[in-house]
Amino acid sequence: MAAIECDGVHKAYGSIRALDGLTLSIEAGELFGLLGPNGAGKTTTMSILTGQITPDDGTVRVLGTDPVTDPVGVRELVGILPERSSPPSFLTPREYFQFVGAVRAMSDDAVERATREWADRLDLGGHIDTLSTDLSRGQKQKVMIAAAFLHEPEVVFIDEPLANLDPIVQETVKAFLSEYRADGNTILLSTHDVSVAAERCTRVGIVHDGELVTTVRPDAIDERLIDVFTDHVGGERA
Ligand SMILES: Nc1ncnc2c1ncn2[C@@H]1O[C@H](COP(=O)(O)OP(=O)(O)OP(=O)(O)O)[C@@H](O)[C@H]1O
Repeated sequence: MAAIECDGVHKAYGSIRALDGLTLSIEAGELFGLLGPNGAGKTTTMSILTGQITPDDGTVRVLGTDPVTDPVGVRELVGILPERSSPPSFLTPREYFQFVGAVRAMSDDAVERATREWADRLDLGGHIDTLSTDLSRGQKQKVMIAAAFLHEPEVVFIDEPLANLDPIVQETVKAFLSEYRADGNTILLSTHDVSVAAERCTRVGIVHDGELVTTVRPDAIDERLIDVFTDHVGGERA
């Protein structure tokens, strides 16, 4: 069984066809990158897979669960890092992790342990009891990354995880993603960062006009990933 599956998924917003028969299958243990031009349908795909919006047609499954009929069940199984998200301004990172831990049915000990680990990993220790409203943009991003992985979900959906992070923390997060998937977990990464996709992803899917137009293994192509991308989506811009 694939960890993540989309089959013939359609989604329109009024007259805009955001997804036009998108089909995708991701095996357990993959770090799968979704690349595509602005408006290609990446966020719509992630939102459907995490049960936040429903497709007009087609089927989707995450670890065998249908996000359309069981959105709460899917959200319990996965971790999610939405694009440009922030922790609630009135909670400290520690309080936010306690909240996330409670929702994820983690024990108090497990939340405390994970809080320590993530504070160390992302150098958040000095800010763990600071109100989130007073955190920098990058510090908020660190909190959201930690929250997505806090309960060690088998499947994680992450949208531009490196945004606003300094170069050293970016390297830490990239190494963590590789280790996490090497442990058998599955990550779907939506990004515009072609170098990260080329460097870290086991496979990359290129989405264009609401369809998956190709899938490549970055370590098995002779040309640069940016050239593959341009060949598939850049024709009309050349
Ligand atoms: N809530 C909405 N209402 C109307 N149209 C929408 C809505 N959300 C997305 N769209 C449209 O659907 C299409 C796909 O959008 P989507 O956000 O999925 O693309 P994306 O690949 O994530 O783009 P980007 O890389 O710019 O973030 C776009 O044409 C967008 O304008």
